[in-house]
Amino acid sequence: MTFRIDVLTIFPEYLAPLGQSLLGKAAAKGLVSVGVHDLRQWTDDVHRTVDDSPYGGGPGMVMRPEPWGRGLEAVRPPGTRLVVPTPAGRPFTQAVAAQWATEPGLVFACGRYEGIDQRVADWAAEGGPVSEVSIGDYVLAGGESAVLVMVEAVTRLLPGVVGNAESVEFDSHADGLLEGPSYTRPATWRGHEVPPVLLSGDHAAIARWRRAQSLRRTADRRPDLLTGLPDGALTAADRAA
Ligand SMILES: Nc1cc(-c2ccc3cc[nH]c3c2)n[nH]1
Repeated sequence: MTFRIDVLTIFPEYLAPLGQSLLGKAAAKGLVSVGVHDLRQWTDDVHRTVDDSPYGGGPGMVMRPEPWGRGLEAVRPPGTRLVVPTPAGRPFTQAVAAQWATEPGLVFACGRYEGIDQRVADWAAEGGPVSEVSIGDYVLAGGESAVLVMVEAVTRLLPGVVGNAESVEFDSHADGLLEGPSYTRPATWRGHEVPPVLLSGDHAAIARWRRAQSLRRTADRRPDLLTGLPDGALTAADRAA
């Protein structure tokens, strides 16, 4: 089943990387198909205007609803989730990416200026799910970078896209924790040793060590993830570690 992605933007060239590397191979395999659409094709004036002054005053410009309405009517398959990147959105997380990867596809609306007239998202919700999401607590100049991030996070979860399915299964955040450190040859490098347990061949000890490293790193770098874990996620051995 081909996962369909459509992106509406006033900077279509910004989304060119969507055809490269991981996504490129997936597209070549027919697992993903991507359409990038210039919003200005749905403007109705000779200047192809997409923005206007904000009602109520305030700095900057707001994206007009009409081009978005026409563009979404032309591009969005009925019932397909519309994703609107915004600093004011709900957090985009690995769990959200995993959920979206089970759907038939996504449509992304890339804002610029101070954002898109709110009525676009409100109207779009009449035709399917709408997710206003943030990729982090920092402010970008537009939604395009966020779309590149989210498309990569979602498409790598599609069956067949990442060669080694296990590497997806053991991602950071897959079990709610950060993944621990990784090592490869040489065993000693510039005076730094690989932890001996990893060379021991004792797979039970290696699994225990890796779990302990993951918990330690999570407690050190992202204690917030520990408070959000479901009951029973941490074993007695975890707590003793
Ligand atoms: N997480 C995050 C999203 C954004 C974002 C998304 C869309 C627009 C449109 C104009 N500025 C924008 C910023 N910044 N940070």
